[in-house]
Amino acid sequence: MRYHHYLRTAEKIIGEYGYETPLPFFLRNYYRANRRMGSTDRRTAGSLVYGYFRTKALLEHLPVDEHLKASWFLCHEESTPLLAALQPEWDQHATLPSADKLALLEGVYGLLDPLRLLPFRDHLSEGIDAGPYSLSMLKQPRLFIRLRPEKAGEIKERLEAEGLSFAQPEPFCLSLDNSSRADQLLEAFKGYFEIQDYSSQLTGRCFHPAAGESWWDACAGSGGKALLLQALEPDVKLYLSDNRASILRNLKERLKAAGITDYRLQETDLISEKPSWEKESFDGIILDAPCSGSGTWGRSPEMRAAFKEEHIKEFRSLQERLVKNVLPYLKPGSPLVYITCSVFREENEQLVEAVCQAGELEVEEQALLKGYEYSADTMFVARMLKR
Ligand SMILES: C[S@@+](CC[C@H](N)C(=O)[O-])C[C@H]1O[C@@H](n2cnc3c(N)ncnc32)[C@H](O)[C@@H]1O
Repeated sequence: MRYHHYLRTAEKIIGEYGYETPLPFFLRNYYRANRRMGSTDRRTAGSLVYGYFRTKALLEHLPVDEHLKASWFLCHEESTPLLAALQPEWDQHATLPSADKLALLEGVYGLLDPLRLLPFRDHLSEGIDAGPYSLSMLKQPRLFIRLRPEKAGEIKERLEAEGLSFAQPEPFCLSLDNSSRADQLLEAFKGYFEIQDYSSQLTGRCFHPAAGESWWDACAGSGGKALLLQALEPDVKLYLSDNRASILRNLKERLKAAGITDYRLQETDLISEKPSWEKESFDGIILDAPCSGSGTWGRSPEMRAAFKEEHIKEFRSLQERLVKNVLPYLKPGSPLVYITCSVFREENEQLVEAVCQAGELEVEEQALLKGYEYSADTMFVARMLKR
């Protein structure tokens, strides 16, 4: 039967996945190599695989096919043909809240403590509410887009015309179902919107740039924070660096699409080299640091399955060195905006405490952006001023 076949395909994919590449790339290659899989086959197998990783810490003691069915039940909020065929008595309860579904599964499998869904709970940042946070791991966060005001009205009209429903948590932020292909639908508006998680957008509240200032985005990646900074204050001179050439190429394309031409950009590994704009001292530095990414594991649950506790220490050490190495380029009295997408205190409030104790920085504001409360990533941001 077709649905048993989906379970076997998902089991095969899980068996072959070795965590070396992100799951979306691995799945794409798997589908390419198995061209007979149609779009429904891909969608169903992919969703089973994601559900498996989402619930691995909770259900991995079960046989894989049981695990796959139970995770499908927990991770889908509506009745589905797959569950109706394979486990109709659960499918009738597809719309129940997660806690009730867990109670129902406990009747079959014994105690299932949702706190096991929490990643490395002894390390969680202060203020994370373990109950709701653990249950949020069962759901993929929503898709968020940031709009440029000039075309915000037209973009919303386009989405409405395509029948895509959206919420609007902020005047220029839209929240959509995570399966919507908004980027493809909005191709004609390239440069007038950015796919950017809501918590990531909220980090901008700590930037406070002023016209004429020079800012350095020291771990610019593909430019999410730099583009946000520029949207907040178009008259900021942007300096951008990252240690990965490939991501900088991507960044250049995004800057071009957004019509930003006046910037300086270079590939720099800030652990082993100095940027060549040595004489500059900046009015602001953004350090969106490499981190565990634990605040985004709702989107990439396979990362959580591959993560080891000792990695937290390694990231913390890297983050401290990066703060130390960018600090000489900051003007006294100016802000270092430190950002992570981590839920671990070692990378967040404890890092801030440690770098401030070193004497050159003082905290002006810091916040844990609890994305799990609004279906987004969880992030941390601190604005520290150089003494
Ligand atoms: C969290 S990501 C940045 C995301 C980006 N700011 C955005 O908003 O799209 C962290 C970045 O730090 C970069 N990175 C890691 N180690 C680095 C190093 N030693 N020197 C410079 N950049 C580094 C990574 O390549 C990665 O792009």
